[in-house]
Amino acid sequence: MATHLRSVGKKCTVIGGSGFLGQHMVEQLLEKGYMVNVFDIQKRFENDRVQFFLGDLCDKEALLPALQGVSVAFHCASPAPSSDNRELFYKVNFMGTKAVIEACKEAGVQKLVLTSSASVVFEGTDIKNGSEDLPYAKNPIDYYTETKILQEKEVLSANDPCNNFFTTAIRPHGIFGPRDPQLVPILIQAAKSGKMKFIIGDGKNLVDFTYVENVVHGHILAAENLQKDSPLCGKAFHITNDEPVPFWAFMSRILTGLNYDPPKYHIPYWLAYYLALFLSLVLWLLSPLVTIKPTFTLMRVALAGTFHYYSCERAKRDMGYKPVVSLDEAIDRTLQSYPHLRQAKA
Ligand SMILES: NC(=O)C1=CN([C@@H]2O[C@H](COP(=O)(O)OP(=O)(O)OC[C@H]3O[C@@H](n4cnc5c(N)ncnc54)[C@H](O)[C@@H]3O)[C@@H](O)[C@H]2O)C=CC1
Ligand SMILES: CC(C)=CCC[C@@H](C)[C@H]1CC[C@H]2C3=C(CC[C@]12C)[C@@]1(C)CCC(=O)C[C@@H]1CC3
Repeated sequence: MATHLRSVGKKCTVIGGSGFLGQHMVEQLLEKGYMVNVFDIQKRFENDRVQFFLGDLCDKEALLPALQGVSVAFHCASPAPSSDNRELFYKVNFMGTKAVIEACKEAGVQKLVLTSSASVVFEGTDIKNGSEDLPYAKNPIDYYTETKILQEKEVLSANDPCNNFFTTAIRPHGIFGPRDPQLVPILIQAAKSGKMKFIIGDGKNLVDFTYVENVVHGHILAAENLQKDSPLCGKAFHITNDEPVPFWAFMSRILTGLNYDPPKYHIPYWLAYYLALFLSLVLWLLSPLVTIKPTFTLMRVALAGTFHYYSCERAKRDMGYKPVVSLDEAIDRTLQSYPHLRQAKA
């Protein structure tokens, strides 16, 4: 049966629905005939077909009204990785997710789909075609990753078929597309300030960048296939474009597509890593006096200088996933969506 016919009359809530991924989720869910509630601490768009609930997800009582009569909750809220605030990550990603689970159970929501991250297994060393069976990172590089691990464990272990409550986690990697506040804007900002001159490593490291519509497609398939005795219950799934690409070729394509020069000099990965480590120590020492956000964090250097691409075979097998937008098309659409970041030609 066509996906949109199966979903008619279904009501869902997108927690974090004002965010980059969240807004794309809302758009596709509406297109597929879902009734959509959004729960978020901020309202970032207007849509008459959406019911908004403003609140902090750490507050179970605030969540409950947004979950009444809902069969699926998508949890895609998180503080931005760049906020680098340990307490906030712990409170929202871990404690807040416990509140989400409790609220779903109390409101009678049957399915909870978490947006996790493939970075839960990443420790700064190469991952080639990694499967979901890789162990969680023992030494996560940053607090964001540390709390995404705690969050994912919490959601997957809450799967409880006896009480008609089913959970699953989607692990996307490097989401990009129109309205992304992170990847393209940070890259262009770095280029503008003359920081994108160097390729970290030999430039051959393959990485997954995943178009936002493919990520949304994976979430909706997960919700529709999550049911009693399905292989999705309590399990995590990589969702990628299934087209790993050299990190620096991808960055260069975005830069040249917006009329910026691509980086051309090389710096060894180990040197960039220790420079970033040294910088993070200096900034930590200075933190009581001044807050500075570095462009080259340890995590970004690790992501830029290593292989990290993942197999999405499990999603193909268990939920019939296949990317709906190719990488080429995705890059073109993304470049067209940022006219304000395009540099005028000299
Ligand atoms: N952007 C990426 O490359 C990747 C993102 N992810 C995950 O995807 C999810 C969505 O990420 P993005 O859309 O990129 O982030 P985003 O920052 O655009 O959206 C997050 C949303 O969560 C909301 N939020 C934050 N704290 C909240 C709270 N306490 N209560 C209620 N709402 C709150 C924010 O207001 C925002 O609207 C996150 O869980 C992130 O960890 C995973 C892999 C890659
Ligand atoms: C080296 C440099 C400064 C490149 C500019 C682009 C980066 C800002 C992005 C390249 C890979 C991206 C990425 C994420 C954030 C933005 C980048 C570092 C995540 C850390 C976002 C949250 C996740 O769950 C994993 C992502 C991996 C890739």
